[in-house]
Amino acid sequence: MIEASAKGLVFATGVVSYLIYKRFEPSGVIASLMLLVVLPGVVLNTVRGQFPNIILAWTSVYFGYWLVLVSLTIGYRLSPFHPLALFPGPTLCKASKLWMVYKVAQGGSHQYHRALHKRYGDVVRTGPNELSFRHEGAIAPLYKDSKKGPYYDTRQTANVEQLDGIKDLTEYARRRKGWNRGMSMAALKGYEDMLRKVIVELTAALEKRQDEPLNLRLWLIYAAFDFMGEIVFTRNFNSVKTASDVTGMIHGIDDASSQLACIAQIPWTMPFLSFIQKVFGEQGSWKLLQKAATETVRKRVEDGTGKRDLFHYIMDGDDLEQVKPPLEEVASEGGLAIVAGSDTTAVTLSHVFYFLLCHPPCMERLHKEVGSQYPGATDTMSDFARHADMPYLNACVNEAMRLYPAVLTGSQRTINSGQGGAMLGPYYVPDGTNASVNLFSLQRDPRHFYPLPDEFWPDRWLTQDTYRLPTGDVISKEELIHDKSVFLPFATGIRSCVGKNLAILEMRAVLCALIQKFDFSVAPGYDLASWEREVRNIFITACGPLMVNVKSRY
Ligand code: HEM
Repeated sequence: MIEASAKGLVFATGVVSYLIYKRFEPSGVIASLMLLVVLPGVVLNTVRGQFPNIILAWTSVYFGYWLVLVSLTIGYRLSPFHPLALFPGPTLCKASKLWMVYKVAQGGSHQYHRALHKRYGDVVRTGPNELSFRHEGAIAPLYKDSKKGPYYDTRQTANVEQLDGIKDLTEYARRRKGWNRGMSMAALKGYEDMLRKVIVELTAALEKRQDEPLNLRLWLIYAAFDFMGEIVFTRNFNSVKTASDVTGMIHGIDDASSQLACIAQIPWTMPFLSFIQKVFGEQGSWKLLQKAATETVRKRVEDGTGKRDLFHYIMDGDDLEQVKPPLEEVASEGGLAIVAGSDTTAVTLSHVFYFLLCHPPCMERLHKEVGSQYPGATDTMSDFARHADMPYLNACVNEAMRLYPAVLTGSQRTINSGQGGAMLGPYYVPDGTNASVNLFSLQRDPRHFYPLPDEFWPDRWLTQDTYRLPTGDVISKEELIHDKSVFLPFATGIRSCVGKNLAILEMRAVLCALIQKFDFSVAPGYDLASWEREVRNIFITACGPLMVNVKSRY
């Protein structure tokens, strides 16, 4: 018979441990080992004599201790005493982030978030300490100067924080300088020839494959990836030329992002995973990605700083700063540029093509606009600035990004501590709460985009007195709701996308060149509707194939 004193000791230690977790939130490997393993071990040693055998002693003490800890944690999260108790949401979300890990692993977390907003309203408790907003009032207070949330704790390359993971704003400002220079108008002008080179390679490659169905999604990734190789490191990855993932990085990014998206839901596991990696060595796609990025950086450094690529600006090749950034830092930023700049543009372009294939009249109208700007086979890249003056082209890109922003569920921020909380629109949100504005829900909200909020209808972006709907009905501009203030595919505030202008330059140019050159049709046997079904939110967006046939127009 186990004595009451043993049960009491296990219970009391579990309570103490819970209070320590609640007050100090320790997440390091040592602290966690002490609290989760050593402390119950000490209890076990004390009460061991009260158990008939060691196995029963072990299981009773450890299981009992952990049960107390977990029950108190979940009990508090679900209780009316929790600071977020008044916010609605599913019990599983309130109890633990593990539910969201499951949803993210399934891929459709953007759909899940949207369904939650439809059910619970403009604010939903999506985690024990996390809120999701579908309210325009949350945008300015949240993104103006709040810190990045724990979601970004995963943003490290070889122990150096990447730009997008830095929480300290002074350090962030120092690191962003080089990026800003590398994305200035003058720098972008310098990248135009590199973009032209890749687009010429892409059109040539597609032209050669006119007799076979091809996965346009893949070709767009190859091109975006090659382009980033050119502008970041002055290196052609040759993915388009070889029609393959030569470096293995494209596959690595997808794999690593799938894993990171889950881990980022429970970033406190990071120290354990890093510890395991240190002990057993890095595995799989992580290792591959890291190795390929390091190798690329090494080659770029060997080549010197004469080339005015993004690497040049980030490593302060113009000697504008008193102290040059350390190489590991520059290498980490180079890796980030490749990841952040390739998949985002490629997936957005894929969405544009998907929607154009779904709406042949839109494809034809875009083709007409390109033809009117560049008759016949006139070079669409003779002046990149002209793309900005093509309303329908830009409407198509914007409309695709409205329906499928590349970062589907928006960026997480933490309400700065010590300021007594914040008002996010009409909602008071306590200090330390993690929150994000859910773009996939907000940008499809009929209160902000109407009519056809869920449909691809580029006309809404055009300035007109009347609008003809696809049904043939006509509405006046007064009937149109078009609230650009909630259109945030590149985020907003000080931490918004540094590559926005480059991305827009690239997407317009690729689209213009391909639409001018080719007729696109859905490949026989390919189920176009599968495209949207296979969109997965892994922070960046993962997609299935987009199978098309191309036919040269001239
Ligand atoms: C359609 C294309 C793109 C979209 C929709 C997009 C979207 C975004 C968004 C929403 C963020 C904020 C993420 C957050 O707060 O977590 C972001 C950040 C970032 N993007 Fe982009 N992006 C695109 C293309 C690019 C390109 C071409 C680059 C060039 C390298 C780039 C580089 C970055 C970087 C470095 C950050 C981190 C900025 C920071 O934390 O200061 N992006 N992007």
